[in-house]
Amino acid sequence: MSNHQSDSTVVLSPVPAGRPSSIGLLAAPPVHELPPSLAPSRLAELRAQSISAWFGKHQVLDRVSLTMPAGIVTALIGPSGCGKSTFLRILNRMHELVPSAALAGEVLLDGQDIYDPSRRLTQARRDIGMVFQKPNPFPAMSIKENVLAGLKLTGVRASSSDKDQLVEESLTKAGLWREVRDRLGAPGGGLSGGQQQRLCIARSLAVRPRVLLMDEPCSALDPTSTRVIEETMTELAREVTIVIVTHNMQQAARVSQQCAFFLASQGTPGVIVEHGDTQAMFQSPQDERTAAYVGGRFG
Ligand SMILES: Nc1ncnc2c1ncn2[C@@H]1O[C@H](COP(=O)(O)OP(=O)(O)OP(=O)(O)O)[C@@H](O)[C@H]1O
Repeated sequence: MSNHQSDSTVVLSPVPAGRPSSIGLLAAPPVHELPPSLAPSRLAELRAQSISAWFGKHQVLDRVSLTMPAGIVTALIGPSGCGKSTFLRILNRMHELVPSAALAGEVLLDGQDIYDPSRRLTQARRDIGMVFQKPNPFPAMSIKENVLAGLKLTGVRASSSDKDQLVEESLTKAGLWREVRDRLGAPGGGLSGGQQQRLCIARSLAVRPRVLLMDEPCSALDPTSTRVIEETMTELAREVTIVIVTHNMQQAARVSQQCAFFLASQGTPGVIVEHGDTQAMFQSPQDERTAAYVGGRFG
């Protein structure tokens, strides 16, 4: 494919102005029953095949392919502006929220294309959750309501005892339960920054995603909160496939088992220069540009 939009490019519909968020778009979701057993969700492999992306005429990714295996943490690293966040947002159909956004290629969740027109957008968003750089709980809602907010918005129905169990389960997995169990009715906005981020992780987990995308989740946090979130990630990777964008090389080395190095040199669209086992990439990178980046010589 060349550097312009090909016939196979999917031109995505712009989102109507004034809509607050992706979740806010889901006005009339189909109703799903919460499974009676609160068993962990099934692990899933996420595979991006030949992803190209544009904002208007500006191409920002060129035929990027990456398999993100089940049950491990994949870190996306690279200098500012090389398309890491765009790639991440394509993985759960958030790229299409930007007017003028376009993409080509496929994203397969256990072999099924999340962009297949017969698949519901709500299903992709339930299966593939997202945690952002800046914690974004609903500040006036209680801690409990924050955890359950995603259920309502994705149309999942649950009994009140199931909800109580789900709140405890999600907060425990997010490493926050012990700190908040005595004040579940207190507003989410009253928590510290690190606690708010873990509340957002709990909110994502409550809809039982199979993949969790994290876009620089610790960049607004202090070192102690960062360490707690990193420990949480390591625990979660046993049951949710995790993909994290990070600028922090030490963090990538600590939390991920696989790493992908993105680069957009001299105005060209972003590509993956090298990917593979994190330790191997940090200790003996194959490409000299990777060596220069992980060695702190640029970016
Ligand atoms: N909403 C948008 N509209 C237009 N261009 C955009 C938009 N979002 C990102 N871009 C452009 O796409 C390119 C890739 O941006 P992206 O945020 O994906 O890079 P990144 O590697 O995540 O950067 P950073 O590490 O600084 O967050 C940049 O040139 C950026 O200016």
